[in-house]
Amino acid sequence: MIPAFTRAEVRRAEARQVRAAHAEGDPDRLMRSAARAVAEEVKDVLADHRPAFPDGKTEPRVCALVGGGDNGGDALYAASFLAQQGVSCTAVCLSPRVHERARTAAEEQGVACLPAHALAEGEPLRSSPGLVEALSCPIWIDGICGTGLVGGIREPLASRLRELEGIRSERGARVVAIDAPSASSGDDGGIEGPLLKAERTVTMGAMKSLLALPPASRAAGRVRVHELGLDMGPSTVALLEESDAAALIRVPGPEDHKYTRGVAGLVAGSQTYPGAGLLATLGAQGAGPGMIRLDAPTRVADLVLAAAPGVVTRGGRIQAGLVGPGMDDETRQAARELAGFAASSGLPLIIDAGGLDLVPELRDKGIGEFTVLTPHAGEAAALLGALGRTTPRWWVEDHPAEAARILAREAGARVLLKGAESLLATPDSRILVTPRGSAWTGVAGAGDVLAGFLAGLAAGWKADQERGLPTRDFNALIAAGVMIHALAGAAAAGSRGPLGGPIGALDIARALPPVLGRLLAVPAGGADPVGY
Ligand SMILES: NC(=O)C1=CN([C@@H]2O[C@H](COP(=O)(O)OP(=O)(O)OC[C@H]3O[C@@H](n4cnc5c(N)ncnc54)[C@H](O)[C@@H]3O)[C@@H](O)[C@H]2O)[C@@H](O)CC1
Ligand SMILES: Nc1ncnc2c1ncn2[C@@H]1O[C@H](COP(=O)(O)OP(=O)(O)O)[C@@H](O)[C@H]1O
Repeated sequence: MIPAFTRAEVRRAEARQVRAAHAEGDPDRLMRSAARAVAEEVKDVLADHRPAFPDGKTEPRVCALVGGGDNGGDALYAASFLAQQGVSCTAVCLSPRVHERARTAAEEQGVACLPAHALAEGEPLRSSPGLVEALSCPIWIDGICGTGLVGGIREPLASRLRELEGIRSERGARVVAIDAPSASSGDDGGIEGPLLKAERTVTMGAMKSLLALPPASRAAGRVRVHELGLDMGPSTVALLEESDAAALIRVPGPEDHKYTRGVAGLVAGSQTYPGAGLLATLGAQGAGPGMIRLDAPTRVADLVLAAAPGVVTRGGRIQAGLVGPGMDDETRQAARELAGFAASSGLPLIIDAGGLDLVPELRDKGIGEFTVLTPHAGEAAALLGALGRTTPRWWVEDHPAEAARILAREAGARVLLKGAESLLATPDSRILVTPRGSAWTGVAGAGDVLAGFLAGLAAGWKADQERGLPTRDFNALIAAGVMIHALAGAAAAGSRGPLGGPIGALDIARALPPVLGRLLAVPAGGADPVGY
């Protein structure tokens, strides 16, 4: 797990080191350390840019974009270090006042500091030949603003940022952002106004939540944390890693049998949507429960049994439930009964798709401690409306972390908000982020496979709990399931070609067992997954 913190939390933790550096008479010590890490990252980008750049030139050239705060100071020191090592650097100053000592250090190494702020408002950056030359550098360092930004970006900086983003996307400049991409983004990852998109971000002290949560995380690119040895407390946001997922999968031992490995009970598929029953069942099977019980119309059951003859279509004891995939009016009552039973018995319950309609009544009766709702953005918006918090879909898409938190609080249940990056929010406002999957995964039925897979994992979890075995963190297990599903989608698409290729939901279901098997071989590492 990688814990991610708000900017205020990191700044508080940094304050002691900043004071110490000042007391030692070396106020820029942290800044130079940050700048060295940025220079290293730039050299890493340069290394895979040789021998020629898009502009046909062969010597490495870097442009540092410099704002008026410490973020700009970092950029100037980074430019000075790069220049010292023979990399040709130019600094474009967007503020009339930049960090003086850092500017001197850069100029001493031959870095020209161009006064872009001196252009009249409305006069484009491209009107100056010097700036055109500087911005033609294939690599940019973004030191315009970092964590010191207050409120929305004001003019004239906002217009300059828009211009820079236009030039970047037109010319394909590769941006290394310092601390965070220049943008006005909330700690929840929402972005207001213009931004400069980065390929990489070197962040100081600790992972910031805005670099972990979409959509801001998408503007940050690959993030590297430059450790400052800060003493951070617990975080409310954490990123799941492959090693966490690997550690959460239990391998059956000689004492196990079908009941010890968990029984998943599914109400999935209908006359209207028969395929959902098959996909959810194959998803569940991919998680390795001991047994799957399916309650579905004969047409669906026949389809499922032809592909998975081990599935049992008679009722009986279960350890986790799933309702919603392919639900229609005819299967609603069966879904309602299973959901009510699981919720009142303390069993894990996955509620997907059409089953989300049942949430308001379940909430009133008691939604259950281990219930997971799995909406995509549209379903989340509809459910928020049904719970009295009318919210348009676009807002959920623009503020997924905030939306997931509100929904989890309103419903009193865990919410897995699905998307390119899926977020698991708990009613106490914690969020687990799963890494981005392959966009080829976004096909009809992919969610049915995921819902089944989660039910399969949850059944095994509950079976362990009933036997008094050490408990695995339920939230982390669900997030691990999401990660494995995303990896399966990526593996299925990846088998089509180097850029992936079209897949169907069945391909994802088929890729689950080998992906899970491969993960088991990933060495455990990182922080303890329990209690992030
Ligand atoms: N605090 C620390 O311990 C360290 C901080 N470092 C760097 O310092 C950064 C923070 O520095 P600062 O606090 O100086 O802040 P920043 O440099 O992030 O931003 C402040 C600048 O943005 C301008 N600004 C603020 N709000 C604005 C708005 N709404 N519209 C337009 N302009 C706006 C300010 O006038 C100022 O020029 C970090 O992101 C990091 O890069 C590093 O030097 C390492 C150590
Ligand atoms: N752009 C994307 N990149 C990666 N994964 C995606 C993307 N879009 C959707 N997905 C994933 O595909 C699945 C789609 O689920 P869902 O929308 O419920 O589909 P359905 O209801 O048709 O089964 C989710 O697991 C989601 O995270």
